[in-house]
Amino acid sequence: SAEPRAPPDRIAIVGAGIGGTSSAYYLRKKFGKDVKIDVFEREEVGGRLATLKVQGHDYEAGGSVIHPLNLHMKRFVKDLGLSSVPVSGGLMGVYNGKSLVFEESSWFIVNMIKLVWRYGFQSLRMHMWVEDLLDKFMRIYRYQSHDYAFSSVEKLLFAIGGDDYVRLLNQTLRENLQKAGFSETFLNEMVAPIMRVNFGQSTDLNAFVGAVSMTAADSNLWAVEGGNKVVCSGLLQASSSNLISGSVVSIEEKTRTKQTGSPTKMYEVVYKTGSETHSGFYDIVLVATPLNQKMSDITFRNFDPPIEEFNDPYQHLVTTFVKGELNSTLFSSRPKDQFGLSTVLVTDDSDMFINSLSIVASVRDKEGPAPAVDGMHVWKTFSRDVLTKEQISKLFLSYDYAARKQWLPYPHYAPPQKCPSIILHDRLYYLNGIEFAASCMEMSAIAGYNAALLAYHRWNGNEDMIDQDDLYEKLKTEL
Ligand SMILES: Cc1cc2nc3c(=O)[nH]c(=O)nc-3n(C[C@H](O)[C@H](O)[C@H](O)COP(=O)(O)OP(=O)(O)OC[C@H]3O[C@@H](n4cnc5c(N)ncnc54)[C@H](O)[C@@H]3O)c2cc1C
Ligand SMILES: CC(C)=CCC/C(C)=C/CC/C(C)=C/CSC[C@H](N)C(=O)O
Repeated sequence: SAEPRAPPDRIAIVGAGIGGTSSAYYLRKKFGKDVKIDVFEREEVGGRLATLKVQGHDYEAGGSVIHPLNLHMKRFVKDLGLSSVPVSGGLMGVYNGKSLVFEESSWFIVNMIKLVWRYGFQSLRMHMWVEDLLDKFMRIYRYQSHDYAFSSVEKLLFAIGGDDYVRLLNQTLRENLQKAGFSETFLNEMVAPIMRVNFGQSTDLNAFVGAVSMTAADSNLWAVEGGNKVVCSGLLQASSSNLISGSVVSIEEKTRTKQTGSPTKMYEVVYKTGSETHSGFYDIVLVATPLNQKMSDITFRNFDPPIEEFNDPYQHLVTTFVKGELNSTLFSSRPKDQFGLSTVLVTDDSDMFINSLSIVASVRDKEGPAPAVDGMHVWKTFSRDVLTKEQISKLFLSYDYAARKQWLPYPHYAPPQKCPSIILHDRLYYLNGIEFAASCMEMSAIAGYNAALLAYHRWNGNEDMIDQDDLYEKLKTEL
């Protein structure tokens, strides 16, 4: 690689979610201590990682579970001196609108027999399908630790798993699994309910996000003690970034004369704090929020060629917490003291007004959910619409408390779909296009790292570190 040129003076990042804060962390590592990094946030640090108070205890209301092989999230927790807590969904059942078509058992062997009895060896084959994709997925960590960057999400996925991996983006999960010989019963009763709880959609989403969603059903999931959002504040602090509480309204490229006397192209970032409007000039800008009118509303002024518009829809989702006693007779005729499930998933044809229901632990409960008091647990439901009082009363025999948060949590997946560009302009980068492959904390962290590496290599003219062919073969022999 060429000798690095002098680092940029100022970098702006729009959004202090996990994408923005992880890019701040890696930008600091790459560009060194002298660059000034401003992170703009119009709401709370953490973005879609947020907690909600239920009777004095905090619960994850947005991004909640992390996979044991999500190595960036693991590394952040370690580097920042944070602790993790195990997350277990307890025993799970699948409701089809009439009865529970599947109920997990706490005995491993009983579970296996139940699965084989109903679905043959499809569950095992599904496990192998996911393992194979996850195995390849792990290559991204090696590429990034060797500093390689990618200029598009498709190129990143191609480097991980070749054409087969890119094809996952253009195919629905259902098409992919049907071709692989999975039965309709298994798709409807096992796969679709998992897609519904994780991504609010059925098996019509792309096969890549489908695989990510299946891994979220693995065991040994975890979360960050105190709330996943503390990773974001930790990364901001560790990167010595300057947090600006304001809403970015526009970005425009302008020529400025720097102290060195030379005219330089910079980006003017205009932002609002309360009723006041301010602006600042930056060498590099990273946009770490979905560029969707409803979500960020940033105008790109006078760009030639114009910055493309992204109008792909995000879904609606409501997270509702209820401290109450479940009306288990809605799902099963068993006496309520024998209803042992802590998670209820639903099939597409169940006609249920919720996507899922599960007992949750607070962000400080290391031992899992607190034992029931008077039969009451804290339950979390996901639903497309706000639950009415009647609907809550249908789900619960009695309840003490209910609280909710509304989200535009992730894209509506409609394959085949092109992922939005990462390079919007010379030194203007966009992280959230990766959500159209799959939206989760780790993917945003991967996008944050990639954007930092891309910005660094493009700044220094290190073309040989971007979009390299045969990376897997090249790095096979390197330690
Ligand atoms: C209910 C729910 C459940 C989820 N469950 C999981 C899960 O279990 N596991 C998992 O891995 N993922 C989960 N996810 C997804 C995960 O939370 C997201 O993919 C991830 O947090 C996105 O991070 P981000 O930084 O890319 O975006 P965000 O977190 O959305 O960050 C963008 C930030 O930019 C700010 N912003 C927007 N516009 C402007 C502007 N104009 N000026 C200044 N600031 C601006 C926003 O306020 C926001 O804070 C879930 C999401 C939701 C909502
Ligand atoms: C990127 C890889 C390989 C794995 C990530 C797996 C993962 C943890 C995905 C999360 C997907 C997601 C958006 C889940 C939302 S709901 C989560 C949970 N079931 C809950 O009830 O809160």
